[in-house]
Amino acid sequence: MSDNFASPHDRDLDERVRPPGWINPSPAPRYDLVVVGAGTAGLVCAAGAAGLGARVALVERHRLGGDCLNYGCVPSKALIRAARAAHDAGNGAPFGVTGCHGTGVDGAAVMERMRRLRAEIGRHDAAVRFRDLGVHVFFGQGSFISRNALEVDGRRLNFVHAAVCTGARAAAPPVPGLAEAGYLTNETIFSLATLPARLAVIGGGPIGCELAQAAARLGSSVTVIEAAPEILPREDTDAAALVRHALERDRVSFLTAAAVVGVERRSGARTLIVRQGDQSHEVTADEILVGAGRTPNIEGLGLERAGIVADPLRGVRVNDRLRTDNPRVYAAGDICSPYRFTHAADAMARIVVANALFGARQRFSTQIIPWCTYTDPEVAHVGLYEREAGERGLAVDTLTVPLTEVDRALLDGEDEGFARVHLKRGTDRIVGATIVARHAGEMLNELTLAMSAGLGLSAIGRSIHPYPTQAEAIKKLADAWNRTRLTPGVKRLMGIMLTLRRLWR
Ligand SMILES: Cc1cc2nc3c(=O)[nH]c(=O)nc-3n(C[C@H](O)[C@H](O)[C@H](O)COP(=O)(O)OP(=O)(O)OC[C@H]3O[C@@H](n4cnc5c(N)ncnc54)[C@H](O)[C@@H]3O)c2cc1C
Ligand SMILES: NC(=O)c1ccc[n+]([C@@H]2O[C@H](COP(=O)([O-])OP(=O)(O)OC[C@H]3O[C@@H](n4cnc5c(N)ncnc54)[C@H](O)[C@@H]3O)[C@@H](O)[C@H]2O)c1
Repeated sequence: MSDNFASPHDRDLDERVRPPGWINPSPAPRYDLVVVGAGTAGLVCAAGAAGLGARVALVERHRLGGDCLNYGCVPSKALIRAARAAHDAGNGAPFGVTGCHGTGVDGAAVMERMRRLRAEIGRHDAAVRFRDLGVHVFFGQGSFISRNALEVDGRRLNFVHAAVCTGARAAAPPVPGLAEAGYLTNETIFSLATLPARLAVIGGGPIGCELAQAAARLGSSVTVIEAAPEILPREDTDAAALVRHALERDRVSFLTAAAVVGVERRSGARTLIVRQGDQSHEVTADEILVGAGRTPNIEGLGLERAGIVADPLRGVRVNDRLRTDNPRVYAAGDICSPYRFTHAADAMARIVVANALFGARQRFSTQIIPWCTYTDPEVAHVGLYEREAGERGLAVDTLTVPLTEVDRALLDGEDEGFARVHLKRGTDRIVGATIVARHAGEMLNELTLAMSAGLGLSAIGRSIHPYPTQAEAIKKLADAWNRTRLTPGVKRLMGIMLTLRRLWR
């Protein structure tokens, strides 16, 4: 069974992030900052501004915490962790662990654990916590009524500055029959009592891949349909190939370079008609998950009344200082960013607070934004891909260390993957890096720090890494770079010096 149902943990979550019976406060005559949308971007704007003494109003139409807490990072990573436990429990044989066959998954317990942890983590985003920080929290749909006022719940909020942080939602692919047949998105899949026995996933991006692997490991039979020739089409192609291989081993089926041309409801199930080249396939599933990109939430915001320009694909238009076409209004997060990540929303919100309230002139383009897709193995990336460097006419040297050369990865049985770095040609300046490893997201930070601090790869080479760790892969990249400097000429010169020293002593 995979029906939606109400869990006691969801009631706990609501007590925190959408308290029943919440009474919106009487508005102040004028706010320094009115924030519309209380996902990561909005919460960070509100907490940051209030912490610095500003009078702040925060407007949310649904649940504080937005996608990340309620329908994104938090519930998905809880499922991914449960899926890893299931996978590891059943795969002890290579380690000499017996009795791993026949381990089972209690799907309802997996979902309950996710909801319990989500409710617990929800305390950071609680309405009461924000009220105690001095923020006026309003529940309701926010809509601009002029260039310096917003309306919520019939109340007018006048502002010196405002921040639009209304995020994005799952884009609905224009597939005939899909809406009628019904489908899940990230806003509904985490409300299921258990995962479905058969799941079709439209879209092989981060959402599709993370959830497809988790569902497969937790017992669902999963098919991913991806329009591009390969899954994770934005990633390094070797990285995407490794992820595909890993997911196939977990029994995820793929139809790539494929288009869903129709969906039909047949005897309780859903049948997707998929065209792949000149072939036609039918995929039958109990549920369809759509993870085919995002649509910015601009509707009903009254943007035109505030002089804010937006478009349905890219969202609100901002300059590099995150200011909209209305100089009083800024924007942060998925509503205006090509980097749709929680940490990017957080970084943008900090810029908005500094620029809007304190006249700073911080630029978003100076930020170095890493990201990680939490499949197993994970794919973590920062900076440019090799193809992007090529497009910009930037010549690079690329170094790769396979994890088979890293002792700890071998000992852990996690040697499928690599660490790869792109250096400005002839230098040790890092312009981009990709890591594929079970904990690639944790390993990447050293390279991100080096890039943002302007440290070259040789600085990483000079820092001592504990043995045995998988992060030694990065130190080995530095060693590989050092070896490239040992040209035959340099080697000969060193040989002569050593010979002379031997003779002299
Ligand atoms: C399944 C999934 C997994 C993800 N995993 C990760 C991950 O592991 N790591 C990562 O970095 N990122 C991840 N992301 C992306 C991350 O969730 C988003 O980038 C992040 O939530 C963006 O924050 P935001 O504040 O811009 O928008 P949102 O979180 O979308 O918040 C916007 C808020 O505005 C509210 N709102 C909209 N319009 C109005 C209005 N008119 N009035 C009042 N309120 C309004 C909405 O209700 C919502 O609460 C994931 C996303 C998904 C879907
Ligand atoms: N670990 C993370 O940080 C994480 C995890 C999940 C989501 N996210 C964020 O959420 C955003 C949205 O994720 P997403 O996976 O929905 O979007 P995405 O745009 O990254 O990937 C969507 C995929 O769906 C494919 N697609 C689009 N239309 C299709 C169709 N009709 N049929 C088949 N395939 C189709 C695209 O080719 C693409 O590969 C991401 O851009 C990312 O920023 C981040």
